[in-house]
Amino acid sequence: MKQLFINIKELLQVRNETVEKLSGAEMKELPTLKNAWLLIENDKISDYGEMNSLPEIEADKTINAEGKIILPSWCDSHTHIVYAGNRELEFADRINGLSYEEIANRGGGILNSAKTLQETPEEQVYQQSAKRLEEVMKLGTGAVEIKSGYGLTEEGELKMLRVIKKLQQNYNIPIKATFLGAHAIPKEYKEKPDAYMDLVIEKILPKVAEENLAEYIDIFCEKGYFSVADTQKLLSAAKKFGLKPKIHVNQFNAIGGIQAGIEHDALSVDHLEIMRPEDIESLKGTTTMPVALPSCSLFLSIPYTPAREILDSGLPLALATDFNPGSTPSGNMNLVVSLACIKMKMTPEEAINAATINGAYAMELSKTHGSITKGKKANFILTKEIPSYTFLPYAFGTNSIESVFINGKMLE
Ligand SMILES: N=CN[C@@H](CCC(=O)O)C(=O)O
Ligand SMILES: [Zn+2]
Repeated sequence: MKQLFINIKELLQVRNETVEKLSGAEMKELPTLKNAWLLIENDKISDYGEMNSLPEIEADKTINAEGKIILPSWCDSHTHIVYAGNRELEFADRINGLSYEEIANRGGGILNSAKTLQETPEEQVYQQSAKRLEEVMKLGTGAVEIKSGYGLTEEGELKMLRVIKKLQQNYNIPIKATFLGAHAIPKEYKEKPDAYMDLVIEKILPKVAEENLAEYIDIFCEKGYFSVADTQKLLSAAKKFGLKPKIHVNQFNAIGGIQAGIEHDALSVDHLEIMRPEDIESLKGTTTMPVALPSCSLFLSIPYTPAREILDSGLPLALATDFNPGSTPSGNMNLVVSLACIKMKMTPEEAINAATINGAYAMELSKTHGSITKGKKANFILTKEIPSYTFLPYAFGTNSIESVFINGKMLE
């Protein structure tokens, strides 16, 4: 099946050669073709060019994209899409003056979601999560990472990971699974947190690996959650099972999580709202992708990741949603890109690069996703008629997407 898009106002993120990731000043450039055509063959990008050099092509379908922009679909490398229920009552508590920390200390927060998850049958968790996945796909997400971390028991964590596996089987976008058993210390382990780490490392992790339920390992390295020593121990244990780290660090406090991640060749270090000069320094010359989650900052009213400092020191940066019931009940990558521009002073070019090719890197997908490149998967967004690509982050809250294509097929 050959589909030809013609008269495309602008085709974004066109890379003739596959790039793994973009860093520093490279992120300022977003290669585009104006007045372009794009040929899709079955599920892949087959060719593209400018309209004045359109060869004769016998297509099964020709789509006139006049006035519209095409860009690769968003690569959302950090989500907690699999969960049960919601936490809107805590949202109201925060409006009435309680902090995220105070809510967590009262047994709310992650432990609240863990209780709900444990009480909800697997099929219902699947149905609720599938609905959220479909919602974000319609918003332009074409590859996603999903974490466990609301189980906090062997049964609960395996339930979550099995739900992720079922999503992988039933949806045709790449879904990367991450084991986040070390997300919070369950109430029963409050006085003996080391025993919970032992459970995660000695009991749950080997099962996760044995059943091949996750590719990545995560931990919430934060005061009141898990220490740097816990992080070191878990990442070393996970390495033996071939699980690569993608970790939660520097959300509220900088305690050395970045350095622990780097020591273990983390694929990504995520959150980074609180960054010391030495944290930026440590990331230089590594293969670890820093990941910012601006909708979490918006929702919790916490600082935004200092993107300018990160980029101006030559580092790469990816953007993701952090979709979860507590700190970010939104999986909208369009909003993330807008917030990156508005609140983090990233240029539209930097933000689009961060949400496509660098997001793909943070899921080890840069060879197949994240850019308009021959041979890559035909996962892309066709916008409505808009004046320019800068309009996308500028018109925050407006849905500028006309349709989304996954593996060459338009989402219904
Ligand atoms: N910070 C840790 N985990 C999630 C929030 C979890 C929750 O509040 O349910 C995050 O990335 O923001
Ligand atoms: Zn998270």
